[in-house]
Parts: sequence; C-alpha cells; structure tokens
Amino acid sequence: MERKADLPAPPPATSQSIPISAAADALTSSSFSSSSSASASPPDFLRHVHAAIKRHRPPGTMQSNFPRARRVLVPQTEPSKSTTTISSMTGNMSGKMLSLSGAVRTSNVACCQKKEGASGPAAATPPVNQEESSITPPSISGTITSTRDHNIKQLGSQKDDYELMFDREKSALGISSSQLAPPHVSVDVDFKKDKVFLSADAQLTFQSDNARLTSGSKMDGMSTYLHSLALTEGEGYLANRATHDQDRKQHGIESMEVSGRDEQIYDLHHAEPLTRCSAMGSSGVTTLSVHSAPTFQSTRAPQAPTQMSSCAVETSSGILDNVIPKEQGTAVRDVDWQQNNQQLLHMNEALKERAVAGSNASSLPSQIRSTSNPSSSLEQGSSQLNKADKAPRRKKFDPDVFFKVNGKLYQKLGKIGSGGSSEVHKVISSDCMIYALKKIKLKGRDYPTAYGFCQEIEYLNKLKGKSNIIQLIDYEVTDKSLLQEGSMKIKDGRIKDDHHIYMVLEYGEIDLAHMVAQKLKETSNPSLQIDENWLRFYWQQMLEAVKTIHEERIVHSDLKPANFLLVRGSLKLIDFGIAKAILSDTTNIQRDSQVGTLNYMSPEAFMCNEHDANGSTIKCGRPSDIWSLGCILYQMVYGKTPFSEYKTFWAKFKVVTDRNYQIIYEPVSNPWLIDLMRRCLAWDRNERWRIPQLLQHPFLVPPIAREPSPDHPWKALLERVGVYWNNPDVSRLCSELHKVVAECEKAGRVSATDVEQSTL
Ligand SMILES: Nc1ncnc2c1ncn2[C@@H]1O[C@H](COP(=O)(O)OP(=O)(O)OP(=O)(O)O)[C@@H](O)[C@H]1O
Repeated sequence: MERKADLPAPPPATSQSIPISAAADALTSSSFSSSSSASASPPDFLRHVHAAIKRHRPPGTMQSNFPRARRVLVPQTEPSKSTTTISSMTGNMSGKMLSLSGAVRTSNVACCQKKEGASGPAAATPPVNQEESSITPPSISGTITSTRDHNIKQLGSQKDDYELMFDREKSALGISSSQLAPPHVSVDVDFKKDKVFLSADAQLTFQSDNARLTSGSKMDGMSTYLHSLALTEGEGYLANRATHDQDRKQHGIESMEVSGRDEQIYDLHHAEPLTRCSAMGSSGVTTLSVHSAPTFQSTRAPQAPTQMSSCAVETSSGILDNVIPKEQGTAVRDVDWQQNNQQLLHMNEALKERAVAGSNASSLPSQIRSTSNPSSSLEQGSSQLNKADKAPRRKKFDPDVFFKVNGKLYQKLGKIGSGGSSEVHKVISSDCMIYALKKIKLKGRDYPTAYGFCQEIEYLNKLKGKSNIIQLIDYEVTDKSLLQEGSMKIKDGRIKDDHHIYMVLEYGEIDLAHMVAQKLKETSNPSLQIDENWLRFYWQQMLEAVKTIHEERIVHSDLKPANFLLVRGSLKLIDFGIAKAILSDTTNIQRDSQVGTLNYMSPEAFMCNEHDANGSTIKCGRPSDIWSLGCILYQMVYGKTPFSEYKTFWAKFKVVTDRNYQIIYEPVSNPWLIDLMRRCLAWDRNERWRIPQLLQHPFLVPPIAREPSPDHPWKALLERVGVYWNNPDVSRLCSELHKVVAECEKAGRVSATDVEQSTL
C-alpha cells in the first residue's frame, strides 16, 4: 500500500498493439455499476476504480491479508533439474523458449486459516451479503506487442499494480479475502531479435453460488485494464531481472530466466504446496478451463483441480481431456481427477528430467517429445485448446494416449507386438518406469476362453518373485464377473460388452526369436560355427526358467523363442495364457497355425485328447515343454526347426505324430549337442529327459579329465572314456554310463562291480 503514490498509470492502449481475446468476462454493472465503468475509457475507468477502492479500503489491512503477486518464468529450452512441473506458459525467442506468467498467489484455505489464527473463527465468517462459496479465480488473457526498450523502461515500477488493483476491486465489491480466489494472468513472452512480444489470454469471471458477480466481455475499458495488468506483470518481471543481469544483455536473458524459474519451482513445491500450486498451476491453463466451463469452488474444497488443469495442458493431447467442468464433478470425481493429473504431472516431470539427463529425445513418443520441444508444445497447446473447447468432456484421459489400469495411468510409447489374442504396448508409468502392457480383448470370446486368460494372471501371481519369469506389476479385468469363482461354469455364450484384460508387465528388451535371427546372420555357416558359449548361456537360462514353472506344476505348452524375453541381460519366460485357456480344445492348434508355432508342438500336443494304443487319453504335460525346448535348441543350432520343411498343418501333423520318423541331425563340432537334442526330441514322451537331467547334460557340464581317484577307479575310467567324446558312439555310451553311475550313486551302490554289472 505504501507504493500507491508511485503507481504509474497503465500503459496507454494506443501505444501498443493489443488484440484482445474474446474472453474477458469483465466486471459488469452488478459489481461496478457505481463506477459506471462500462462506458469509461481505460484511463477513466482506472481512475474510477482507484477512487472506489480508496473509498472502500479498510485501512492498513490489505497488505497483510492479501497475498502478493508472484511471477513465474519458465524457459523451455533448458529444463532444470529441479524442474518438476509447470510449463504451461510458453513463448518463443528465436527458437529459444521463454515463458512468463504472473499470478497472484493466495488460497481460500490459506486466507481462512490466517484469519482464524489472527482473530478466531468468527473473523473468518464472510459478510452477510456474500456467498458461502469462494469465487473462481478470474483469468486474464490477450496479446500485447511492444518493443523491448519500451517494455524494459516501463515495467519496473508497475509490477505491483496488478495485485493492488485486485485487492481494491475485492474491497470495492465487499468480497472477503477468504472468498475471492486470486486472478490469474498468463503472459507468453516471445523475443525475436530486439522485439518483445507479451501475450496473455484475457478472461475474468467472478462466480459464486447464486450470482455471477461480473460477466460479459463488452467492457473495453476493463479489457484494456486487464491487458495493462498483464503487461505490467510481465514487463515488471523482465525489468527487475534485467536490472540484475545487465551484463548479460541478449544472451543473459535466457540464463536469468533459468534461475527465476528454479526459484519459483522451489517455492511451488516446498514453501506452500497447496496455495502456490493452485495459483501457479492455473496460469495459462485455467484460462482453458474457464473458457469452456467456469469453475466453481466451495470454500471447503481444495484447489487441486486448478492445479490439475495445468498438468492437463502441458503434457499432451490426452491430458486436455482431463479438464472436467468443475460443476459437474462430485467429490469423488475430484479425487479421481486429482489422482489422474498428479500421475500425469509426475510422468511429465520425470520425462523432462530424463530429457535433461541426456536420454535420446527422439526415442520418446511425440507427446513426450513435445514437452522438450517448445514450439511444438505451443502449437499443440493451441490446437488442444480448440479441441478442448469443442469436444465434449466426458473422458478423464485420452484412451489414444493412455491406458488406465487399476486407477493408474500409463502413457503409450508404442506397440511392441500383437499375439494371437492380445496386443502388447510399451508404456511409461507416472513414476517413469517402462513397462509392457498386454491388452486382451474379451468382446466376442466365450466365457471359458476368457476365464482361461484370467488364469494367466493367476499363474503370474503365483510366479511372483521368480527371477526367470516375467513379473506381473498390476492388472485389471474390466468384466468383474470373470473373477468370480465358478463364473466360467455358469455362463454360456460370448462376452458382449467391450471388456478387456490389462496386464502391466516387466518390460523385455528383445525376445529370443530376434536374438537367434541376429546370431544366425552373424555366422555364415551355422552348422560349422556355432557359438557354443552363447548357446550354453541361453540354453541354461531357458532350462532354469522352465524348471521354475515345472516345479510350480505349471506346463507352459507354448514354448517358443518369442516367449523368452531378455530383461536386463537375463532370459525370462512370458505368455502363460494358452496352456490353460485352450489346452483342451482345438483352438490351440488353430491359433498356433496362425502364428506358426506348430513348429514347436510335441507329438502329444498334436494328438491331445486322443487315445493312445493302451486306450489312455493323450495329455500334454511337462514332456511337451521339453519337446518344445528341443525344437528351440535345434533352431539355435541349425537355424531352422526340425519340421520346418513341412509347411502345412497336415504335413506337419503327419511327420510329427509318426514315431518312426527320423529327425535329421547334421553333424556339428560338438557331438554332445546332438545328444542333447536327441534327449529333448525323443518321440516317446517318457523317454525325454527332464529338466534336472538336462541341466546336468555334458553339453552344459562337460566332463573334465582328472587324476584317477584311488577310491573310485570306475569314475576315473569314466572320465578317461569321456575324453573321446568327439566320437558320437563313445559319447552316447559315456552319457549312458553317467546315467547309470548317477543311479548307482543314488542307490548307494557305487562299487566298480556294480557299475560294471549295470552297464552290462
Ligand atoms: N513383457 C513384455 N515385454 C516386451 N515385449 C513383450 C512382453 N510381453 C509380450 N511382449 C511382446 O508381445 C508379443 C506378444 O505377446 P504375448 O506372446 O504375451 O501375446 P499372445 O497374444 O499370447 O501372443 P501369442 O499367442 O502369439 O504367443 C511377444 O511376442 C513379445 O514380442
């Protein structure tokens, strides 16, 4: 208040180009009728307002009761590490972005608390003639063009004009501080060479429970006044900063802006989170909200939605749809809205921090890149603004951009692939974690099949914590009836509604199918140049993964290279949907034929549910998985699956189910490898080795020639024989001998005689 005498008159409207946006719901007769401002020219109007304020001003209280103006300067080209939020105000400076916003910070809550603290609860009671609810913060917008010199000279002393005027208006209207939320000024600054362009969107709306205190956009005087406020606010900041950074001249502006921004962000998040977030977040964004749906706040409600709208604009197209007309929102919706937007806010913050940390921006999706690309952000912002104006605002998030699983938002980063029953997307969570999101469409499926998909969730839950199984982070089944026990038994027909299963999974960088293809490309003649160490390394990991599920009594039934994913250097098993969902009908075969995994199907999988020679029903169990592993190993060695030359389903069926069919094994440098494949691809499922045996196979655990041990001469003999492993006959014999010795050891018969007898 002490500065009142120094207040300069607002810059004359004629000196600058001021395109006024249509918004300006300026103060109308109900509130300003006494000052006759509707017809007054800007200077006259201001004089009237000043006079009215003088008359109504309670002496000596305003400064303490009302908040001071704050400004925010957000350079977009150089995100700071402390940047976490708020970049909704943008401008362009020859390719460098600069944003500036002014907003008077206050909050209903804060003001009320202050009063209570000072004079007890009664002091916070609003005057009788006022509404119970607080008044929506008016926002101010427009565009102002000025030369830089002019601005720098004019601005310094005007920077508090705005807050003082606002205080006085409130006073003149008889509105208490607890009821009137602050006005928001959003100022976009565009430096081009020696020119300064300040722009702000103008709109002013005072609204309460029963009355709209001010409205209408016909008051040129008020509009001009609002522009002067915007100019004053923005220019004042520039002038102040320029004084401190005179030596920086042209380039100095940018660096000074960085520090300015950091300060603001610190204030925003640490000093008075609720109050300042509300004020700050709304700048440049509340305008959007107010344009289409004036907000309404209860004095008891937090101001979080204002903060939300900020996130909405700055992040992406999808977020705009978060702007919900406040009057439509219930408390529950507000909470929901708040959660959504807080997630979006965090997501955006984290992405910005990543960008600062030097991650490759081009690898980010366009929505995210736009946050580090000011101009596109600006363009996008305006197009979103239009879109948001026109579109009905029913959705809380844009499904083209986000998935929502269990109330949490995941932003799409691109489709990874689609399987027979699902599509899988790479996503980023609000805490900046990359995941894979598997979406299974349920509409049109029969209930047993849908129930089978739910079983995948069950298995993944069971396998939580197992390091070689892909981890399920979260999931949602939108048709809740599927989760009810026995639902698949009692329900016939197909799912009619648009239901889905969503699974948020650990993200795998590459699958084994791609790795094998890549490896084979590197070797011109795969059969001669097998990288045995590479083979051992991944074969062992595959065995360990399958061992894990077999120990949990789970049969995968769809093992193939594409279902082993590399996650942080280790292979992990994915896709547990098929085995239980479609195990007992022919859909499995249909589905497989579509995606080509017939190549990995065991004879019993082809003949599943048929009867064998003894009349027993043929079932798929663990040995089926071993067969599939054998096919994968064969592919890793030879570059093709054992039955790949048989192209059609029936041709394949014929050879795979023929127990006399001889699989061709081209010679390789290590005969143990062939032996290993034979163990896995034994036609009779009872002859196939189990995982523990395979893990001990000489290919993985090569026999090492050691000094003969006097205690166990037969062991020494075995090791000596093992030296001739490059002879397939010897190696087979050796392997059998190993098996016998193992059995003997198990039975406690380890004498040479026993071994000899057993071998014979
Ligand atoms: N967690 C993940 N991380 C990365 N990519 C994944 C992940 N899960 C699945 N994918 C990719 O998506 C593809 C399809 O996933 P998945 O196999 O689970 O779906 P599906 O519908 O069961 O497919 P299919 O029936 O063909 O096996 C996989 O081949 C893989 O490339």
